[in-house]
Amino acid sequence: MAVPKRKQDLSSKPPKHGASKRRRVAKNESTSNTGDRKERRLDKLLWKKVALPDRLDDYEGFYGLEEVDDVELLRDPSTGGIKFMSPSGRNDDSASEDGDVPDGDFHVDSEWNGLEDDDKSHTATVGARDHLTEPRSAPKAKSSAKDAIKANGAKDKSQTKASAFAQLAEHEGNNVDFDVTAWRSLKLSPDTLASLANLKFTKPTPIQTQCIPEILAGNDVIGKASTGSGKTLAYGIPILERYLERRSSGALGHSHLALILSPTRELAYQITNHIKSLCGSGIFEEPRIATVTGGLSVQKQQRLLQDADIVIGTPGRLWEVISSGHGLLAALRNVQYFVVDEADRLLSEGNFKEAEEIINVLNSKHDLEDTDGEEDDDKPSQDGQIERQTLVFSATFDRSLQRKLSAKSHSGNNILKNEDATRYLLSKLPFRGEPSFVDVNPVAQMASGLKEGLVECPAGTDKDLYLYAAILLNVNLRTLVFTNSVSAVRRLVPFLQNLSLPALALHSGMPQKARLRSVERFSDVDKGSIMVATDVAARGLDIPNIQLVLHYHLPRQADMYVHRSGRTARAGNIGSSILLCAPEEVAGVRRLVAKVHAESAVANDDKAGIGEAKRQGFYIRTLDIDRKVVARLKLRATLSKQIADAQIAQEKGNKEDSFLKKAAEELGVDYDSEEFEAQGQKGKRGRGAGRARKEKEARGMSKAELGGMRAELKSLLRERVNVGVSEKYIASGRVDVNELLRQKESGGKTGEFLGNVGSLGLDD
Ligand SMILES: Nc1ncnc2c1ncn2[C@@H]1O[C@H](COP(=O)(O)OP(=O)(O)OP(=O)(O)O)[C@@H](O)[C@H]1O
Repeated sequence: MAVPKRKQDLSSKPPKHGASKRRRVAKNESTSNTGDRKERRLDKLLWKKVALPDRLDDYEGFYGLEEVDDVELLRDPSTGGIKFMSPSGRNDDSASEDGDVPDGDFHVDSEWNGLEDDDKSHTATVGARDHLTEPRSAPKAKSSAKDAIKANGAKDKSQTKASAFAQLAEHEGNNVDFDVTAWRSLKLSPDTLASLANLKFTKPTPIQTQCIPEILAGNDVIGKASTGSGKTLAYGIPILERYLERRSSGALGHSHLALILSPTRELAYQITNHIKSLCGSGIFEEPRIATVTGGLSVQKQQRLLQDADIVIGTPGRLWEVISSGHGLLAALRNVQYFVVDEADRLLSEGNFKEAEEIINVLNSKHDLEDTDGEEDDDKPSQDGQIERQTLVFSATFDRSLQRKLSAKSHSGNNILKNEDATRYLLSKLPFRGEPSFVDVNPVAQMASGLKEGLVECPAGTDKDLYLYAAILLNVNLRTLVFTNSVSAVRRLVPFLQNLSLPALALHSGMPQKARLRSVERFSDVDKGSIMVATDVAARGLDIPNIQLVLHYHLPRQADMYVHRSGRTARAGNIGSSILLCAPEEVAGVRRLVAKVHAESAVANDDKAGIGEAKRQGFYIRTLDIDRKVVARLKLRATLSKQIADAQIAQEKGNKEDSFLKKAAEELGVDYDSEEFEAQGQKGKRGRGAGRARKEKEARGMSKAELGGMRAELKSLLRERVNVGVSEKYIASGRVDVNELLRQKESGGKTGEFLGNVGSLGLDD
């Protein structure tokens, strides 16, 4: 690596990032730091002018500077300064010896502090690429590089330092923490490699290996890979590459670089964070990202959007914001990458209307004149074709579409000629031609570390009780419970909380801030370990270490089973997905799960006639929960349910009352809640009337009654529940750790204690 000494001419065109770009590395790579080295003054090293390249647009940032090879940097622990060590007889000026630094007091921190580290004895070899010892940990490296950028301000200088760090990070082939050599074949820039090193992502996932080159080559891509397999960075990394390219050619700010559509707000924020963490290594200026979702101020989002490099949003709010004027529509037309994440959901459900409006804007013709008369790579090409890439990702695609797509990828047919296969995605999305279809795991949509099972809740028993039992039997696991309705979430959260379980809610009826707070708290290891959610949490959410997914309600569609279950067993981890169902639902559930497992296999194998066989292949097991144990939990569950119902009914009653009181006041009439209720009940029969009666009873429960029930529940939760022949106990809603320890001390087996999936038979 070369150490730049003086800038001589940086006035010409700035360095251009690209695949052809050569990196300035050590000329002498074989010299180790074991040979005789002497400390030299910086100005006594053997500096050489960097030769002028043949083509000016191909120079790489060091041209016009001076460089020096094979110099080791040594941090002086006493002064904190850096010493320059070069081999004896090399890198010396002719009169070098008398130029040796007399007292090791030569500080260069102000010139280059990219190696700053708490470890003052840290050394790095400059010029010997195989001997680089890099900043020891990502965070330290990150802050020092960031500080360097901040301190120096100037873009070119920060680039030089950034490149220095990036190369250091890249060369960490010898350092297990930072080994990013597995990424090399993707030909990413040093800055991106440094960012990946910073994230400690040692190698690309299969979807990344296959999609990144396709996208970098300029193709439109449809990418399919199982849940949790790294699809976000499969498009995030090429976007970063393009951003770095634009940045170094000074083309930032002309138009948005990327527009990413997400079906849910949470996913939009997650994509934002994911891309931010990729770009947040601190070695380059981060792209500006505008996250445009409902629940936040439209005006603020308009402002953010105006100068964003990357726009990430849910279609509804995004359309509201961009269609409100301010030239935002026009700016979006020039977007370089249009990404549709969770495409099948986004394009098939209620989102589609606004998504379609946005797509129409992208498809629409517009004035192609370059007003400033300058050539700009990022503007539409001369022939009127907008050079925008469309990238579409999901873990699931509509089966027949998928079948056609994968058939195409084998046969090489022109997919655009196949009307059936293109009937939806391809007709709607602004692909420029034939997109590349990348399906990295055609035989399995489910993550390989996922175990599946079902729990049969016997007829006539309360499902809430079984949910409670299933959670207790898995109590130390971070658990995501899926329901099909907002009201079920509202009911189950207090039900579990009353049982001393740390339950959180997530549903679309919650204010945006509360939704984000819930996800944040659930993600936090020390806080809530149970989240009860609607399918708003089913797609894309990447919460670390979810170990168990419980389907309280059966998913409505097969693909939803895939996505819900995909919240666990992510990024190569293991996890379990358990469906709670009534006896009459078991057969349907088996079919649904078998269908999911067969789906892609069928797509692949139908030609060979073995698809049907595979369709029959997967048989989801029934997991036994000891009914005696469930029976012992019944009283607690019943009490908790009654308390929860009373809480909800009273809250609802209060809200209704205050709303009606206000309405009555405005109308100038008297409000009598009893009379109003009686009117409302007139004509109601059957279940509706029964529910209303129960609600009324719950609402009418006095404080004393409620208090009594709470006290009773509290004392029940203190009691241990014997769970069978072995000495296992459930205490206050949690595993009784003291009992566990007592067993251990007295030589009892600990592994058989309640609280893991094995107890439901999934470990067989
Ligand atoms: N190359 C990599 N090495 C290690 N971990 C990675 C790598 N790429 C991504 N990850 C991590 O894997 C996890 C899952 O990634 P991501 O959320 O992109 O999955 P996905 O395929 O989009 O899942 P879903 O289909 O559920 O949306 C994330 O925590 C991410 O940080």
